[in-house]
Amino acid sequence: MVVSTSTPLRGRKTRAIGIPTIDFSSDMSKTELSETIVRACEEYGFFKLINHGIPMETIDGMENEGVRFFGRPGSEKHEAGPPNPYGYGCKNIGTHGDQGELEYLLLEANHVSIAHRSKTIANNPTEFSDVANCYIQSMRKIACEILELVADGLWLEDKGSFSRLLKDEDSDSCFRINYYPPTISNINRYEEDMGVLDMQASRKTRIGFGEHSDPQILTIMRSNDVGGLQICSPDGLWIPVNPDPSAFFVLVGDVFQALTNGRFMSVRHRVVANGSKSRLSMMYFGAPAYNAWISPPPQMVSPQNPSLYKPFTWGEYKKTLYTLRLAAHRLDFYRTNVINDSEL
Ligand SMILES: C=C1C[C@]23C[C@@]1(O)CC[C@H]2[C@@]12CC[C@H](O)[C@@](C)(C(=O)O1)[C@H]2[C@@H]3C(=O)O
Ligand SMILES: O=C(O)CCC(=O)C(=O)O
Ligand SMILES: [Fe+2]
Repeated sequence: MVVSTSTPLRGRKTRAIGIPTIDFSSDMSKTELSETIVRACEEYGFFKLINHGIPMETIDGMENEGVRFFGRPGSEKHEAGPPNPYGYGCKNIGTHGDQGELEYLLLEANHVSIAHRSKTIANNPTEFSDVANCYIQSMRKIACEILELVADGLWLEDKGSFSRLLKDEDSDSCFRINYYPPTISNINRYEEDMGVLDMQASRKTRIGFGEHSDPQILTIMRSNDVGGLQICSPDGLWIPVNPDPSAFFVLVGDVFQALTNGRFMSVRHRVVANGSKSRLSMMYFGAPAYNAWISPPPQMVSPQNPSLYKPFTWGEYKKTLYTLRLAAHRLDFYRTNVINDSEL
């Protein structure tokens, strides 16, 4: 079942719209469900997933490990850094000067790397590894289910066309925990309580995580009950996403856009850090293996829909993305010279 939830309008250049919601426990037929997911990916590159079936214990366990890590003294957290790009980072995103109001842990989503990294992350590395591996495995399962439903909804002959890329044992998927400290001070909070705080002014300058699209196939995001995430609508307006700790949010990434020959759009998004409480978000980025070729299945290309992008490997794309700033439109570098009717 799809329900539309209205999100309140905040500030100028944002607007309230219904964010597509997919319910895994609905009594819709598989065909209806897959077509609804395809529509959400085409129209927004984004949807909310409810009743996903992942036990709250798995989610809370991971969140608690995150809270424990970010609560450690700075000197201990820095032992897990600097990010290369994996590891602990603070404010610096990438290596080209992008900055955000956050701290983060970026990890490779595989057992060997997690076991190694956990030694600098937690006092009990085995516990951290077990919890993180369980969470990551659950995210991969959900991501593969979504990718198989999408293949179904696109009427592809090979239902594993997309999910196979994540099931590959060399998949380059990664996992990120972002921690945004509160940005409203006690003085602000007093002013807020008294109704004299200029919220617009205090909110304006705080970029938690700057505008970008995720480069991978898809992202499964979950946060605590503190908001801040905004997605960019097809007409360029920023839409605040209400937080929902019981749900996941699914974001189409650049590689999914290329794999669907532009039928899906990777969603531009950002985090505005404007809370009096800290936001903790956890992202699973589902990626192919380094040597996997990214090109659409034959059914997605025709004389009416010629290839929009040159084939590339994920490794090649990843190299390019680390030479660019956060906000770059990376996929444009791989465009063929085809001009669509819509661009004429
Ligand atoms: C500035 C950068 C950070 C980033 C790599 C990049 O050069 C451009 C893309 C960024 C991004 C955004 C989504 C994910 O959070 C991320 C891990 C990714 O794969 O691409 C980050 C990269 C990062 O923080 O290392
Ligand atoms: O922290 C969030 O809620 C989203 C962050 C994000 O977009 C990212 O890490 O790629
Ligand atoms: Fe992102």
